[in-house]
Amino acid sequence: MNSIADVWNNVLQQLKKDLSETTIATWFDELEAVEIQGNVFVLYCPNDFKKGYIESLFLKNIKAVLRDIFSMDFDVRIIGERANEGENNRQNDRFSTAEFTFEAFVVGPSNKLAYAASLSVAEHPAKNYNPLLIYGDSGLGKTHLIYAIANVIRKNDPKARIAYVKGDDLTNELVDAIREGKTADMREKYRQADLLLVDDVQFIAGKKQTQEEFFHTFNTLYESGRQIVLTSDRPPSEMTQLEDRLRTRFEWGLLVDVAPPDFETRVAIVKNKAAMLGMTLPDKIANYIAENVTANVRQLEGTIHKILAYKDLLGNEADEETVTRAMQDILKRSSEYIPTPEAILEYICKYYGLEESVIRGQQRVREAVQARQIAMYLIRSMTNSSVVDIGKVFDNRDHSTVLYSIQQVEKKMKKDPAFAETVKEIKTNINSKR
Ligand SMILES: Nc1ncnc2c1ncn2[C@@H]1O[C@H](COP(=O)(O)OP(=O)(O)OP(=O)(O)O)[C@@H](O)[C@H]1O
Repeated sequence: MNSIADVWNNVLQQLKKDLSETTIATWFDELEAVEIQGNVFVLYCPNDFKKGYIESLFLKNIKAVLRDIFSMDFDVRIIGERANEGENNRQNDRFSTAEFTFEAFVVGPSNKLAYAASLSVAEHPAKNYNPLLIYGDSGLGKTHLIYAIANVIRKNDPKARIAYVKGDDLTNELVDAIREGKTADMREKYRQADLLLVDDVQFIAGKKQTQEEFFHTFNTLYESGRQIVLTSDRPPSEMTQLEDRLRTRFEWGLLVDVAPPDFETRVAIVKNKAAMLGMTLPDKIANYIAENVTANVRQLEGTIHKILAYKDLLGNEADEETVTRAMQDILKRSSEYIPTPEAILEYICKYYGLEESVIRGQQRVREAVQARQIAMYLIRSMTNSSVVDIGKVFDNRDHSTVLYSIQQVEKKMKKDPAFAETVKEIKTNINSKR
């Protein structure tokens, strides 16, 4: 036995004594041995989910096998990124995995327009829809679709320069670039891309310098016929702090939304995700999951992962009891994650010592106005409610009034740190109550 790869193969063979072949095939397939540093055995896993899972469940098995082989104790460290491997490489890996392709995307009425538009952009970049902006709530497949676009473009042209960035990282990157005097490098990176993907672009709204930079990047790419694809949690018309010149540009191409999938699509997603993990779920169970997990696809996926974990660890088949158990955590976590508008209102009433009818109603006294505006702002930012729905909660106010109120809070939070602290505190308290 000489190379690190041989050692690792040997470890995998020995692991078969304790773990099933399916477990090893499912969880260890992306692991690679990197090196041995002293008594630390270093592994690499590009998939964060699998990495976390192995760390919490299988490290002890790996250590035991290493002890058997070498007659000494090893620590095992799993890294998610190799030395000298930058963000670009990691993203390129993702662009080329089978996980985020058009083939792996289940199409239904809630996402068929977004799917068709993305496919069209992938096949004819910068020809039909430029920019393409996909918007919708979290976990509904926006990132999946932009990775799928990158995947096709990369396949069709392996030399295509693809730049992917998240809206919030763009600001951090710019701050770092300015500090290190490397803004020119940053500009070059984005302005030379053949395909620019910006995930969660709403985060650049309100960031003056990021918007300025992005405006010029956008123009450069657009004018030289390169494709831009953006995702966000809301349409540009609802990005209250976005500069108008960017808003109009975001609307130049095509805006498509993704909505939560209907029952049939959820069933298809459940079956599809299970099949990708080597499991076949009986119809009854797939239907049961789809009936109960309704908010987003990420939760459906989480449920399948849990069922698989139970199957591995406990040998339980996916019966209703196991599935209920797997769903419980996920549903609990999600209800912890998204408060209802009523819960937010209730807390704000307590905080300001006001009657709910006063906050919902039309009174113009200063404190009622402030509490009402904060309530609207928090409902928008903490729940999935649209401005139209929020208007309904507040005595059927028009959506433009809601937007105006949200803008007022955002402006005041910027100008007045004490006010920003108050809003933050209310938010934290609402979160911790759940
Ligand atoms: N229609 C679908 N078919 C198959 N998988 C899907 C579908 N929609 C979403 N998914 C899966 O659900 C998970 C979450 O999707 P994704 O990350 O694309 O959501 P998102 O809309 O970008 O959310 P966020 O705004 O939080 O980033 C991914 O693993 C993705 O593969």
